[in-house]
Amino acid sequence: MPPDDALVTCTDAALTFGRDAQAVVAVHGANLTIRAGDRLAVVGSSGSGKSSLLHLIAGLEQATTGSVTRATDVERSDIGLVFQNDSLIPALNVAENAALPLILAGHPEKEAQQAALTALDQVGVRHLADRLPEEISGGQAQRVAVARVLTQAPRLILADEPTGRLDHASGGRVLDALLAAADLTRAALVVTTHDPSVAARLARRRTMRDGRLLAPEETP
Ligand SMILES: Nc1ncnc2c1ncn2[C@@H]1O[C@H](COP(=O)(O)OP(=O)(O)OP(=O)(O)O)[C@@H](O)[C@H]1O
Repeated sequence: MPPDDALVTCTDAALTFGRDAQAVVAVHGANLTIRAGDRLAVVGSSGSGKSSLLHLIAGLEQATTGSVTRATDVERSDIGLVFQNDSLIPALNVAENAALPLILAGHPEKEAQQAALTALDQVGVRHLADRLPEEISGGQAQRVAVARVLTQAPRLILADEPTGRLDHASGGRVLDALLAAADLTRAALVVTTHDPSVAARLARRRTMRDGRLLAPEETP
């Protein structure tokens, strides 16, 4: 049984792509519990399996062996995702992009727009509300993606290399926004990164190496 405050529990969870001679084991039997209030960095070099682990946690991929269990009261929609190259919809302006999860969930448009503006304000990009994605920087787009997750009031935020393509200063602002979003919504936060300075800002760190999630004591 997962512990009481566990949101998602990975038990010997493995993910293999392809078969036979072509098989690539992206994640070898990972054991990890994400609890309410967690601030976890998953650190590792390119190809070490960080994204694959995040996809397992998100339920975007099924474990090939082992299991990934969500607590009974955690729905897929309680998990908010921010990707490295977060694709805002080019034809929608920033406010419409941020409002999209609520619109898709059937909330009235006015309420969704208001929630989007509040979320944009909370991550410091409300002044960009009327712009199109092509008219804002990569770092600003990432903060809009964080605002979009905020409108969902998630219980768990998963961010896959959210600062990967950004310079140090804009990456720092995106991380500020993610941490603020997690605090505001009281969500747990898991961030994958290859950057030790990003990882240092989260309370808990685990390392992936060659598809293996190292035990806490093996994490530098
Ligand atoms: N859809 C897929 N099909 C086949 N192999 C895959 C697939 N996705 C990932 N892999 C392989 O799984 C391994 C882990 O990849 P993954 O993307 O999880 O690593 P990562 O640590 O997130 O890397 P990066 O930091 O470059 O994004 C790699 O060897 C990769 O080539």
